[in-house]
Amino acid sequence: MAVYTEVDDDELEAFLATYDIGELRSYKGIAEGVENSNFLLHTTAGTYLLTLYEKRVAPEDLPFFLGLMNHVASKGIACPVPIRDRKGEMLGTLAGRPAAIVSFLEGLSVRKPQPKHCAELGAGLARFHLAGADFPLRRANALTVSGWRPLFEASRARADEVSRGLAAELADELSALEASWPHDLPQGVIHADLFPDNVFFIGEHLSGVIDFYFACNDTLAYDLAICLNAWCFEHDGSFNITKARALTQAYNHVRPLDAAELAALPLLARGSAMRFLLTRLYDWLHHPPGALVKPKNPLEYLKRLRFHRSLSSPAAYGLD
Ligand SMILES: Nc1ncnc2c1ncn2[C@@H]1O[C@H](COP(=O)(O)OP(=O)(O)O)[C@@H](O)[C@H]1O
Ligand SMILES: N[C@@H](CCOP(=O)(O)O)C(=O)O
Repeated sequence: MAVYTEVDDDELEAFLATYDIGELRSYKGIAEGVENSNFLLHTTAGTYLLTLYEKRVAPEDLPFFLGLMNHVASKGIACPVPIRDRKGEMLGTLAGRPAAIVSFLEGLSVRKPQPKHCAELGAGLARFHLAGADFPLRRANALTVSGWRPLFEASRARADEVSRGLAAELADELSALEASWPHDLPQGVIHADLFPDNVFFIGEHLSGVIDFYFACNDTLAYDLAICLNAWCFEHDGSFNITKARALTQAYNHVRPLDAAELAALPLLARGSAMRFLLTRLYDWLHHPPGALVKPKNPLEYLKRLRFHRSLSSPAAYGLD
């Protein structure tokens, strides 16, 4: 369960008194999530989400994340809106942690996305990219190609405990990605973690996007490649081209991909599979016994990586 920092009632009341969001009626910790401590707040003015930022979020990045949510929300993207305190600040301190309150989003994430959900996602992602185009702050992606080798080296010696031959396969793959990674594709603000648990739907319609805490400036089509990996594979590891077609065509309709982006898509998808494989591998090998959050299976992403490596054209994703 993702409540790492407990908050006592008096501290919370004092914190809320610095905001103009009514009186606290009730609150509870939220079990989902991995990185931060989240609480649902019910006040006389409505429902809000309180986040205490834990160790893996660098405090200096918070103005980027909160500013981005504020910026894209002002352009019509359905996402949490940071609530300002009476002094106009979006960020405060609670229980010794940086803390923020954001608006609560209605909707539910889907466990088994269908093509309709993928189409909604594709259009929503493209709109998010367009909305972020004039966001003035910058944040480099620590988990792009240059960050993968240190991550790999931190797990390399024990990688074969997870699967025999994994260290050698990843070493080869990493060298190939480093040698061919595209650096001149259209850039912008990307979400970088748009997994099904971070997208809410009401019925088949996208009602909101959350968890902007990996957002950064990077290759726009890489965000689409992340979604291909996270949304278009079945639980048995097979690729679902119907979902991929729905995702990529809906994206392309709102923000047309240029020829270079299209051609690079299999490579970007390989890279994206590598990125999630490496963070999962690290967490798998390094999580303390009895940790609150169960690490995710890195090998799911090895299968995806191999699939993308076998492709030679973006037609496999439903794009010609
Ligand atoms: N603005 C919001 N509105 C409604 N629910 C939210 C909101 N933000 C977070 N949640 C809930 O909290 C959970 C954890 O949030 P998330 O940002 O994914 O945490 P973490 O960064 O720790 O992984 C989500 O799965 C969702 O249930
Ligand atoms: N989406 C990542 C892990 C990050 O978890 P989140 O709860 O912050 O989305 C993965 O699946 O490896």
